[in-house]
Amino acid sequence: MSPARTTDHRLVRGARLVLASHNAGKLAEFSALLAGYGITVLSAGDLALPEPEETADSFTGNAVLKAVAAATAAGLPALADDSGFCVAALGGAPGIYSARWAGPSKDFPAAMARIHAEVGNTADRSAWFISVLCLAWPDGTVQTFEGRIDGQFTWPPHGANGHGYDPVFAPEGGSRTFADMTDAEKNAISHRARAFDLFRTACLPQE
Ligand SMILES: O=P(O)(O)OP(=O)(O)OP(=O)(O)OC[C@H]1O[C@@H](n2cnc3c(O)ncnc32)[C@H](O)[C@@H]1O
Ligand SMILES: [Mg+2]
Repeated sequence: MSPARTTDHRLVRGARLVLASHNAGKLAEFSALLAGYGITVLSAGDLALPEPEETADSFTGNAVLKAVAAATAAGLPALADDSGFCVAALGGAPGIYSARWAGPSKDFPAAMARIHAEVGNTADRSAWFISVLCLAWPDGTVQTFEGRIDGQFTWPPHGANGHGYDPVFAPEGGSRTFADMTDAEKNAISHRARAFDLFRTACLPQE
């Protein structure tokens, strides 16, 4: 028997948790955020889980779909993240299509250039990242948590850290992009970290 959870669906020390993501950048961020809770983390790749098609029309819908697929396949609690980069001048695009704008070859330079081209000279450079986390349990229970960070779409891309759209996003209050920041700086303020704070409070072992 796995000591995976208590009756109120909180992970306990010693629990195993599947990270239901195939994105190396997200997995690195989650590893840092999950350190110190005594949780054994397995990735979807470690378990050779398939990557489900993201057919929902919202971040929450896709996060639930990914977490439920992994929890069902692995028989373990699973944490998924559905996230995206949203640009005001583009009506919130690419949004839930952020990964698809980069295509199967994950060509983020091309996706960032497409945003730049479509934004053109529009004065409003507001942009934000959203992350919705879903913890799904093998018994069908799901818990979701949303985080957001506001800032600006910046051009040209800048910085060598991070992943995805990080080089073209500067959080409010500065001109440095996420890709200019250390992992710890990004993890202190990011959309994913904000969603993770809510997840931490509801679902991680309390000291
Ligand atoms: O679905 P999984 O397997 O988790 O991996 P994915 O890369 O397909 O992830 P999503 O479906 O959630 O798509 C999110 C997209 O938004 C981008 N994105 C999300 N969070 C980001 C962040 O913190 N920094 C930069 N880009 C980010 C990311 O690169 C993806 O292209
Ligand atoms: Mg995806």
